[in-house]
Amino acid sequence: MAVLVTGGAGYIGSHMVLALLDAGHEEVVVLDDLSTGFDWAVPEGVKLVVGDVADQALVTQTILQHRIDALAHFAAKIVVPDSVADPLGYYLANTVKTRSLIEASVRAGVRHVIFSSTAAVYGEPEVTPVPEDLPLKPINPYGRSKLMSEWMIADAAAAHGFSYVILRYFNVAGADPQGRSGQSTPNATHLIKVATQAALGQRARLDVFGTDYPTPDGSCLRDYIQVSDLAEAHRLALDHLRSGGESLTLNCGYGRGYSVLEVVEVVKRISGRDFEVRLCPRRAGDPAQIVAEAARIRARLGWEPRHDDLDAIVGQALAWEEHLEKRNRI
Ligand SMILES: NC(=O)c1ccc[n+]([C@@H]2O[C@H](COP(=O)([O-])OP(=O)(O)OC[C@H]3O[C@@H](n4cnc5c(N)ncnc54)[C@H](O)[C@@H]3O)[C@@H](O)[C@H]2O)c1
Ligand SMILES: O=c1ccn([C@@H]2O[C@H](COP(=O)(O)OP(=O)(O)O[C@H]3O[C@H](CO)[C@H](O)[C@H](O)[C@H]3O)[C@@H](O)[C@H]2O)c(=O)[nH]1
Repeated sequence: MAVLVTGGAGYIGSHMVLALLDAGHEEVVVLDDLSTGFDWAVPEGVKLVVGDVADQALVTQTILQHRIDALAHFAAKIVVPDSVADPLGYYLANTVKTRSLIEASVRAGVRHVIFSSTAAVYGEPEVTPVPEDLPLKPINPYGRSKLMSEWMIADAAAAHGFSYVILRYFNVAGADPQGRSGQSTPNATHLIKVATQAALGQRARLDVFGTDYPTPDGSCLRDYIQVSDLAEAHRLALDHLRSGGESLTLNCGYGRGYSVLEVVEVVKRISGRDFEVRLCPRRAGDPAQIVAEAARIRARLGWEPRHDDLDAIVGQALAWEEHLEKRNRI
């Protein structure tokens, strides 16, 4: 039995590969086109197949050659504003290519699918924290492209008899505590990444998008989940499916929100560096607050987060930025 991790050279996928290796899992194979991922993010000893998830001949050959029984599908385009500018590109990358991958996988005999979904499927939820069975009203093409994939996977599973776990990530942050991987995409837009870059002087300042939201300090609230905890949720999902567990859709978050201004304060305190913070108008498409109702994943997978600590998450993100800085100087 072996696992195929698409997007395993990227930020979250590379952490799942580490989680599988740390847990002593047998064979792990990565399929990645390296469009935003890095070959060096794939640990030594793990087979990296460079190619597109929509290349059905390559997918079929990889599954048969490595006796893949489970697919963890991370590969996607992930930038919300880009999805607004290029919706057809996002529906192709995230929905059409997922259809192709699932078709080839089912035909080649894959039994289990774990899918990277997003809190963006909820849109601007009227309740907080957000339970999984809330009506889904994504407000941008990125969220819609993922929701269509969720539906496709559920429909195909019912028709073709495979099982799946759909994981809806909230705001993923931090890095491997041992420093083996982290968020490496240049020009990333995620708050904690951008704020740590400002602290290290790589950016002139940090812009806070919106201070007039109906939240305690007027800035947006988000549920920041540490990336290794998230990877562990995938590993548990794999064990659940392989031991005959039923298909599930689960939020991945801690159930607690931090405001943008709170995050900025933590980054300044942990880094010991001050940096300019500019209070700006709202960014289009941002919900005021989105926090996970996080009980179901604990109950169904026995997931116990080990890194639910914003100070530690920011410390890991800073350490990873410093590592990248050194790497780029070489
Ligand atoms: N980062 C977040 O906060 C977040 C939140 C919610 C959901 N997600 C989801 O998690 C998944 C992983 O995101 P990430 O943050 O690690 O992004 P990432 O860009 O670091 O990783 C994506 C990986 O997929 C690869 N890839 C993209 N298109 C491909 C294709 N057609 N064929 C083969 N490989 C391809 C890229 O090269 C990259 O290595 C995505 O599905 C994303 O939608 C991320
Ligand atoms: O330079 C920045 C960057 C972000 N923000 C703010 O910080 C908050 C978090 O923004 P991120 O860009 O870090 O993350 P998002 O909440 O927009 O989106 C993330 O979480 C979503 C679910 O909540 C989806 O999963 C999506 O894929 C993922 O990128 C938002 O209020 C945003 O306006 C700033 O103020 N300044």
